[in-house]
Amino acid sequence: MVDQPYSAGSPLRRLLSAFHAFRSRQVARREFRDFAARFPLTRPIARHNASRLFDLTAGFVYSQALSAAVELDLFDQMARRPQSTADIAEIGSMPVASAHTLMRALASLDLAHQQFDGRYALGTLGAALVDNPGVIAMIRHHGLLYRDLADPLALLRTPKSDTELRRFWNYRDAAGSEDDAAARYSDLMAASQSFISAEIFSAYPIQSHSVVLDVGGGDGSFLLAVAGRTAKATLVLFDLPAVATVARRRLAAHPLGHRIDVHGGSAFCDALPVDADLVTLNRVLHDHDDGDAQRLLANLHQSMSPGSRLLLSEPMSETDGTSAMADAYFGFYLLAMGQGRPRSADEIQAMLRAAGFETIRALPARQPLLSRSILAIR
Ligand SMILES: C[S@@+](CC[C@H](N)C(=O)[O-])C[C@H]1O[C@@H](n2cnc3c(N)ncnc32)[C@H](O)[C@@H]1O
Repeated sequence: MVDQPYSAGSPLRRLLSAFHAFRSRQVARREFRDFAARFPLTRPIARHNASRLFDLTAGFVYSQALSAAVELDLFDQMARRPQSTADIAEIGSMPVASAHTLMRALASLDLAHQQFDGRYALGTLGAALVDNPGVIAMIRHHGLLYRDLADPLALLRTPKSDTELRRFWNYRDAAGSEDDAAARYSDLMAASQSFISAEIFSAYPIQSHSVVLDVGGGDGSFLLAVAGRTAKATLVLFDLPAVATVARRRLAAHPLGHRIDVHGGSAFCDALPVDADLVTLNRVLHDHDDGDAQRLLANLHQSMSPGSRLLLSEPMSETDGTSAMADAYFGFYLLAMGQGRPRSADEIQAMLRAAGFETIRALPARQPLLSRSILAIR
């Protein structure tokens, strides 16, 4: 968690740092930026960087335009048939001029596309939101997060404050009861689980195991996906009592639900309910502060049999090409939630080693933006 001292690192890393520092000093000079914007060889880079900087500056506005469209169900509406500005004004109970502003914004962001007849159809990104409940649930959920982030310095200075996100996640305090928080929470997790499980299946042959225990398994969405891939394996879910109650109710209504046995308890201290040859831990570790996360891994190690495997999957920090997702997005999300932090694959491997696991390896990821996996053998 502590940054490397400046003197650490290989000569190559030091050289790269020196180059970055030199480049930043140049870009920090207004005369250099003016020159780079004029000079033909640097002009494309200058424009690209100016556009990236503007996107960062305006990102909240883009997100809010998207949020308005999701609230009005516009992507489904446009999927049914192209909509005129007057249609949108009626759908949204807003003046035609506002509908025009909204649709121009969506078109500029490739969420909508204005046709030859002036009506709006789906844009490429808008089309990707149709029949995509995971992303839609996230967009809706971000209303809470953005209210918590309205004053980012206050959040950074008082990390464990009483945020909306912290209240949303208060299912932890609802031990034993099936309350709204646990159900709302599991809706959100279930909606985003489909793209996570596809990623995990591409990284590891889960169907080769005979007893799979999903620790922190939420409402069972992941194990249902496993059930769809293997008819033989015994599947067991373990989660906090309030969440286990929600899982039991939801699984009872699913055709494959009878395949999954549900147990309530805490993975920090309780013995695991079954001797599994594969324990999965999806998107659980990053929710916990270091002390609790280490305690959880140590408890898993203690409860697992020699030779059994732990497959840990979550978005990981310091991953090439996706660090904005893990470090910026999850970093601030978990800050607002009041606990946990994204960790790098190296940090997680070190924690697994400290918990007693000896053979540990990171698995190649197809889409590391969503999740990466680490396999540890007990
Ligand atoms: C972010 S959710 C992930 C749920 C699911 N694995 C998924 O990927 O959709 C974290 C899960 O860990 C569970 N959890 C948190 N602390 C726990 C504990 N001490 N023991 C068991 N489960 C816990 C939560 O109830 C929740 O279901």
